[in-house]
Amino acid sequence: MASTCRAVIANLRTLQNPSFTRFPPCIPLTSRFFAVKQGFSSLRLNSNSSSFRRRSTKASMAEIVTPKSKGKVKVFDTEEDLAVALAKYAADLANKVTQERNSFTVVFSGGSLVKSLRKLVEQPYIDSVDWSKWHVFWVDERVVPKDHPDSNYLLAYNEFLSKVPIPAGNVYAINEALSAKGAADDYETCLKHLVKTKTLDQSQTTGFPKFDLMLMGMGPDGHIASLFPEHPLVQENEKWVASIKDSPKPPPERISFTLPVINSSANIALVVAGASKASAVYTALADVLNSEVLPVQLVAPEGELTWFLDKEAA
Ligand SMILES: O=C1O[C@H](COP(=O)(O)O)[C@@H](O)[C@H](O)[C@H]1O
Repeated sequence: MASTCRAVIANLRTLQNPSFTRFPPCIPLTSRFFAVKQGFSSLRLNSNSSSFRRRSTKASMAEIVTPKSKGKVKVFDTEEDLAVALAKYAADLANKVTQERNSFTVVFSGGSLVKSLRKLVEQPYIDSVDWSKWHVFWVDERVVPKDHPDSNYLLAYNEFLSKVPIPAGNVYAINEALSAKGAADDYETCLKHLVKTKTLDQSQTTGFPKFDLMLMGMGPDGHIASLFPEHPLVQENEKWVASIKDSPKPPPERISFTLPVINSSANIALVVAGASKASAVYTALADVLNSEVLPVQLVAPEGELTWFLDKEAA
């Protein structure tokens, strides 16, 4: 069945901004971590003693070295500093990948992540990035109309997409006119088509799509995408995109990339700010063994994982 994800996005964007062109449908389409100095200060996180010590307060950023599976952990004094560094990271990566492959596939989450991307659509990055090469996807989406305040698409459109010249046909939103299951199947069909046409890479190891970059937030409960603690969707290992009708966080009907798709990524940036998330961050980075494993603890991409934390979350 042909996926309609591209057509839907093109129509909506044309509606909201007539300068966007209309595009045809998507035809089948260990527990112990040591800080390193980053010129200014160093941090130590010791999971055995639950302590996290800053040795100097001069710094705006410090980096914690963790076992490979935990990735790089960057800690910033403020969310503003985090946003500046995130913009540089994303722009540099996009430019590198675009030079190598002439395209860049990037996945957004919803939530606070989108606001933390604000510096990327400002100078100097807005003019240093070749936006025409970007292909944009969502790691999860709420099955609501695209002009609904809960829509992850609407959030990204207002805060990001409306500010940069990414071709409308390169923005892959869900078809929310379908049921949650229908929308998930449709999005998966769309991804499969893009893998076939080589717009989207495929992991040689897992066979799942391999996105160049996933930009993800995390909820205070340790959920990522729409994979919630103790929900059976976390175990899904065959589908690329799955639906959920009983999300503990409203709205209840959503679609989500599955864990194997997330973990096939070439790069993941986990962007987390605020004290309400400190406990889940600690559980993930210190590998706290609770009876319940948080979805964020299962993030282990084929490629690179980088945490962007503000002081409050760290
Ligand atoms: O419901 C969702 O929540 C998470 C976390 O959101 P945040 O506002 O606490 O950062 C988000 O990553 C996900 O995409 C969204 O659908």
